Amino acid sequence: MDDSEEIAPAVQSILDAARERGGGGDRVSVTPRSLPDAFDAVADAGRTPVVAEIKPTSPTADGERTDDPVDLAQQMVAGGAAALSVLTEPDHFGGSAETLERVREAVDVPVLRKDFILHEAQLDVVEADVVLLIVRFLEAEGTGDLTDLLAAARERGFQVLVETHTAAEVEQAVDAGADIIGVNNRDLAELAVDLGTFEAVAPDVPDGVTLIAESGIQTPDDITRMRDAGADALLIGSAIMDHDAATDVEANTRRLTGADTDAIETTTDT
Ligand SMILES: O=C(O)c1ccccc1NCC(=O)[C@H](O)[C@H](O)COP(=O)(O)O
Repeated sequence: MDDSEEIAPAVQSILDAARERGGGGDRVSVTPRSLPDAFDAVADAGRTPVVAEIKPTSPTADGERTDDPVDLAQQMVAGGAAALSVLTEPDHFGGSAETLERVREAVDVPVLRKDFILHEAQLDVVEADVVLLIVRFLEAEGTGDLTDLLAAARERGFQVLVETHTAAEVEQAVDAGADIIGVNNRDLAELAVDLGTFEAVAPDVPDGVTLIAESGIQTPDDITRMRDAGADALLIGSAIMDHDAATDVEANTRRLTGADTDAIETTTDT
């Protein structure tokens, strides 16, 4: 990201906090649960591959959910989620590494660590199956290089979701060797959401890459729209967490995965 680029104050604050955060201690080494395999298994079972996100709050949420994240995770899996995303960013999203650790122990689906990782030491915080690297936030002063961070994450065993928002960022992700790419419908400069972003950018993602549509997906019609545009899977937070009304997370997930009430195996310990 060009340091002179205008971005929303909330995002600037997220980035400032991320720059300040250090890493963990010992180098993480993980044997990951395969994200593409989890998507294939769910699709083969006739459900929509959804990564359901545990996001207690966010700069754009109207409230906060204080339910136990492990309960939420189990409800999401019972509702047919193929994988989970857990915010570990503490200052703006109410997340923590400890939450991710507890959730990953309680479920057997792949778990994405959703955070704003800017340098290598920040990979050594907690075991996860997938970590997120956001193209837009890398390559500015004081951050790591995308290619180097991708390699560093893989050396630790992580799968890597490389998040993009434009065709140029997709090109950067592909050049860096990404094999799982997300297109975020939320513009992190303005925080506006437009599902047309995925439709515009998806054609630039090469075949063979696992492609995830992120943000702003609320309804089964939105899912059809993203799947028709080429999404292998959907990353959904707000519509499942329903921060202001605190509705039933399992039902919210089921509505979006198309899961039958009795067809889903519930969670097991790993
Ligand atoms: O969700 C936010 O308000 C937000 C604000 C600033 C930077 C990032 C933000 N979200 C990160 C995400 O990528 C979303 O949590 C994720 O894609 C799910 O989106 P949604 O289904 O719209 O909650």
